[in-house]
Amino acid sequence: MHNKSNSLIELEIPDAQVYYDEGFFAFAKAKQLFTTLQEQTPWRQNKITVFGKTYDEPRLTQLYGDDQMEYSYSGITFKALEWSPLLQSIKEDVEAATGHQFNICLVNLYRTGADSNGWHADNEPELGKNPVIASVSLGQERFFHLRHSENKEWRYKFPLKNGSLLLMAGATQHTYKHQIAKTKRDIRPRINLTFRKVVDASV
Ligand SMILES: O=C(O)CCC(=O)C(=O)O
Ligand SMILES: [Fe+2]
Repeated sequence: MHNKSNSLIELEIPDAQVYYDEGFFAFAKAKQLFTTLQEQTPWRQNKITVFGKTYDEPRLTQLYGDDQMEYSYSGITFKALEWSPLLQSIKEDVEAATGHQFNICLVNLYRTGADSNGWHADNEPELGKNPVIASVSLGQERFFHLRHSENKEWRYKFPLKNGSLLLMAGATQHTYKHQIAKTKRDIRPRINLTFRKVVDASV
């Protein structure tokens, strides 16, 4: 990794490249970003089809990116909205901290503990061979789970703090799956921004 930040530290996860900065945005700044994004984002409720049945995706989302770029996952195709000045500035902060450039950002809103993001890897072909994904967390702390695809003993779980930055790189999207699990705890909403780089929009 081209690490320009002193605060991103590599986590000890075998067969993966995962970096974390717990205090990427200070608490007050993170709080302000959360409030503005919650109010200003035109949230979408997508439908997902699993084994022929259609459900509401268990969170709200939106996609921002360069030049009306398109991005698909789980059969959902988005056309990216133009970067808002706020997201553009967050993107620049994330690029400066990671040394990577990004051209799309998927925004997730987890309204309650019933909202979640099931086990998956972000390995869509348009993200290239080894996708680099930078993930900013705002608001309610939620647990991030990682599990290795082959070695069942390699399972990790840690809280993503308000204002934190997580970076996944190298083979991580091939070797591990990740999730945000549901919880029965009565909790507040969380916003997550995942910055990605589409390398070939025609794939
Ligand atoms: O909410 C998170 O921290 C993870 C989001 C995620 O994995 C995704 O959008 O692909
Ligand atoms: Fe993901």
